[in-house]
Amino acid sequence: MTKYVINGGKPLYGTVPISGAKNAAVAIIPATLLVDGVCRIENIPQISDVTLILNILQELGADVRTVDRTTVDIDCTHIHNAKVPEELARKIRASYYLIGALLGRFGSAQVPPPGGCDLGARPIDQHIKGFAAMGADVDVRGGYIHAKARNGRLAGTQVYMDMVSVGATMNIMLAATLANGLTIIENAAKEPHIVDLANFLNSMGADIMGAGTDVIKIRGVDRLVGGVYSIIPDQIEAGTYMAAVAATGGEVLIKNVIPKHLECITAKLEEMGVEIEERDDAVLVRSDGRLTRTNVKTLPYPGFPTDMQPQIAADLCLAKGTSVLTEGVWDNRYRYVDEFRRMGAQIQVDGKIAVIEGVEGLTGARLRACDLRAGAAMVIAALAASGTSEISNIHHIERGYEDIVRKLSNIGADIRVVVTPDEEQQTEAHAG
Ligand SMILES: CC(=O)N[C@H]1[C@@H](OP(=O)(O)OP(=O)(O)OC[C@H]2O[C@@H](n3ccc(=O)[nH]c3=O)[C@H](O)[C@@H]2O)O[C@H](CO)[C@@H](O)[C@@H]1O
Ligand SMILES: C=C(OP(=O)(O)O)C(=O)O
Repeated sequence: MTKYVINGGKPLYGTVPISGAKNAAVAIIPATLLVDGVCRIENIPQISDVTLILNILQELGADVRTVDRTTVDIDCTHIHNAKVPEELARKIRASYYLIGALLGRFGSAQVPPPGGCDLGARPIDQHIKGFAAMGADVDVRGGYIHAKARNGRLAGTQVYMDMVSVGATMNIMLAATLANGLTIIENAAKEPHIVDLANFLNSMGADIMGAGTDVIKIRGVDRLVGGVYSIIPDQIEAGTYMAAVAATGGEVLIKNVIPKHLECITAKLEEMGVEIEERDDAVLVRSDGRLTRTNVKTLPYPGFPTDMQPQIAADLCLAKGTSVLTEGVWDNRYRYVDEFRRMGAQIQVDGKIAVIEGVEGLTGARLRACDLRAGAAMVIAALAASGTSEISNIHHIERGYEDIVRKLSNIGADIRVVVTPDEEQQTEAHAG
């Protein structure tokens, strides 16, 4: 078993560079299926979700070449296969983007239901509703979602989303890019990665307007052509380091960010007593580690992001006073709470609400990451705690954080990766 061992209680000082955004990269990579010619994608994060989605494209027949550590050339021109391999696709959420991209490219797609973090029910009915409105027959059989455009090519239409969905908004954008006529998505999601996907597609010849607002208009074009595109910085990775400095105290320059994308996080941390200075493409975060209570509710962008909920919870556990945390997006995003309690945190959960009574300090413990952001939150709690913590199941964390151990070590954290073969057997026996 591979785990992180963290000796906590050390303030963080220095500079952390932020990588490309996971949730933009995992949509833009499938979007290359729509393009004739080579797409050069820069600022690709080195995370396991990206490796997986690139592997899926290769299995489909794409030519994927690594240019340097953060740049890949992808050429999907010669793909003729619209059936996605089951084993890889089930490991990540973003495999759902292959439905929209393959439908757009070939008029048909066979994709297994997606995986991703276990946050309660994660239906994709709004994606399917959009594809059906555009003239596709969609059904699930034999472990696959089968989608087929009745007339060979999708037709533009108006799609009203019953709820704000990041995945459905981007998937319908993908499907509509090469469709016949105009598609209008109403009640669209507005996250930075939605704008990034639209910018990528437009830079390759698409005609998309309104991304970043709740009405997106996509006028179908006949073809996209290759080009060069650089992925935006990861808002959530940046927010995670901001939350870490808040908890441990210290002063860290978090660079290669778009400060505007961080405002929803900055505002909450400032309420808690953290000093944040915005620079052009960086934020300087300063904390004496003494935090004040606040209330947080997660909402679609520009609200406070659900993907930062566990990390801010780590901060609230150490804040003076009682805080109320409300999860406004997912049914079950508090599975980390039992692990926090092992460190001495005082948290009561009732449905989507967590009441957190701040404590003087947390103490190191053996912890198990249960999903990506919960794992990141455990790292923050362990960095701030007194004593030693061990975090297992770190594959969850590595889905979304490039080089987290090196980045934290460079700013003074005492964190290392430890591999223990004996425990691996025990864990496997336990899981089986
Ligand atoms: C790969 C990726 O980008 N993942 C992100 C994406 O997930 P994902 O795209 O899965 O999340 P959505 O924005 O679609 O989900 C938002 C809410 O809508 C509901 N819903 C969604 C679609 C649907 O067809 N039916 C339905 O009921 C969901 O159950 C949830 O309650 O956005 C989430 C919300 O910001 C983030 O937590 C995830 O990190
Ligand atoms: C929930 C997340 O990811 P995914 O949708 O890929 O599981 C996340 O990034 O926090």
